[in-house]
Amino acid sequence: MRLGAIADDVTGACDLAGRVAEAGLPTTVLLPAPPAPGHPSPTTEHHEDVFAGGDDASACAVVALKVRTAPVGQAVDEATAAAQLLLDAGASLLYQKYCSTFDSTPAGNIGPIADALVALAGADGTVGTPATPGARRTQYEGILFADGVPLAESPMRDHPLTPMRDSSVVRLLAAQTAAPVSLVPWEAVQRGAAEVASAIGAGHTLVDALTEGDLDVIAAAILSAPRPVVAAGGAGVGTALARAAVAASGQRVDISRSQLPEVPVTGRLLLAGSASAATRAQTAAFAGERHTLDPLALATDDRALDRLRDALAARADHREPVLIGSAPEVARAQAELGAERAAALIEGALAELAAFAVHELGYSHLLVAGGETSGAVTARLGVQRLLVGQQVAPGVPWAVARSGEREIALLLKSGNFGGPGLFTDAWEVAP
Ligand SMILES: Nc1ncnc2c1ncn2[C@@H]1O[C@H](COP(=O)(O)OP(=O)(O)OP(=O)(O)O)[C@@H](O)[C@H]1O
Ligand SMILES: O=C(O)[C@@H](O)C(=O)CO
Repeated sequence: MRLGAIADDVTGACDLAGRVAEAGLPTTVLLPAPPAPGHPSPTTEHHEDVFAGGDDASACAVVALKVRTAPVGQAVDEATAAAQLLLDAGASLLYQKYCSTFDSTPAGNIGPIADALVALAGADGTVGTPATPGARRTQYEGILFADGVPLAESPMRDHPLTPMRDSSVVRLLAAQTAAPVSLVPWEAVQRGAAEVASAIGAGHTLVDALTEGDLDVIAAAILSAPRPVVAAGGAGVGTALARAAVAASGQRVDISRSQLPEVPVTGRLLLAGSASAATRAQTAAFAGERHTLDPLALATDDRALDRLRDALAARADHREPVLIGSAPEVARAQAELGAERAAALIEGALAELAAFAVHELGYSHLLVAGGETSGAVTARLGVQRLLVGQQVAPGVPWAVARSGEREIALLLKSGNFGGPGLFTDAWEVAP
């Protein structure tokens, strides 16, 4: 199987790639250049060798986009270009990777991207689920649970960009597409892959899942579906598809032996633009030097960013991790600046600080929290490909990347992933 995944943000891409690689399938993450003025589609020509592992081997390639909250037209264009790249490279199954908390707005972009991929692949519809039990996301009767509580009662209720106020993924998706949306309930999953495959209709099928075993049933149903489908979901279904591919080929690549190139430590920087509960806990538990990025200060004080650059440059030991995090108070900045401008100011400043640290101060290791934030940072650093290594926590792998002439280690962490000690412990297993 050649699994060609399109992820709507870069931490989602790393989440999927880290788990799929750990399941034993060779995996690459590609980051197309962001759209340039007059050229709305991402440039992808520079990506040769899209699938790792040789021409006949089973493999996975994940294209990391930054389209979760982009205008619908742009999101569809970029996802279509990415899917075309994957199909041209020989993908046998397309995978739409969205967030395990179904992050989106009523306009999209999960539904519009799903419709576009189905049309491009000549498929009947999408089949999948956001459920990712390894991240404590489950789906029952079409209701998505995060850490055991319905989505709309979880901290995702107050996400700065995609507040999730409904827990029914069936309703959420139906609001974003004209195609039919149907549910395969958990009881049908218990009866096995043939039952699930026979329940797949035209349009988008969401399947309940509580366990990895349920995901294996869904993967088997996708692979035996009577008509071509696009697979879709959080990282859970993708990982189950990887397990199925490895079992079928008998070829398991051991990620612990596929060493990443070693990156000598010359500086360690944590950039946290995520306001998610896990990132807040990690920030609270971090005992080292820290600085706060206040969007209101960035909007009104030209020197605010320079002061942070100066503080970084003045550090006595760059190898001691330093944290620059967005202010915890979201509502005030959004009321005064608007959500989009506040986010753009923070993302822009963190991206500038990443470039300053890497290219002016020679920093080697960056840990970035948050998908939007990571997308802004990798775009500013001109990162085009990630070599994915071992996971620090489920869905959180270290990676090695090239930025200009520099080889750097990057850990791009989904906002809600990792335990409280991650900002301190992650360095111990860094490449
Ligand atoms: N204090 C704040 N005020 C306004 N916006 C903020 C504030 N802190 C963070 N943000 C914005 O909120 C957004 C958080 O999204 P991001 O994707 O980076 O994190 P996340 O949603 O927690 O992570 P993930 O998408 O990986 O789950 C960013 O655009 C960031 O700039
Ligand atoms: O699925 C998830 O929760 C993550 O991979 C993600 O998409 C974070 O942005």
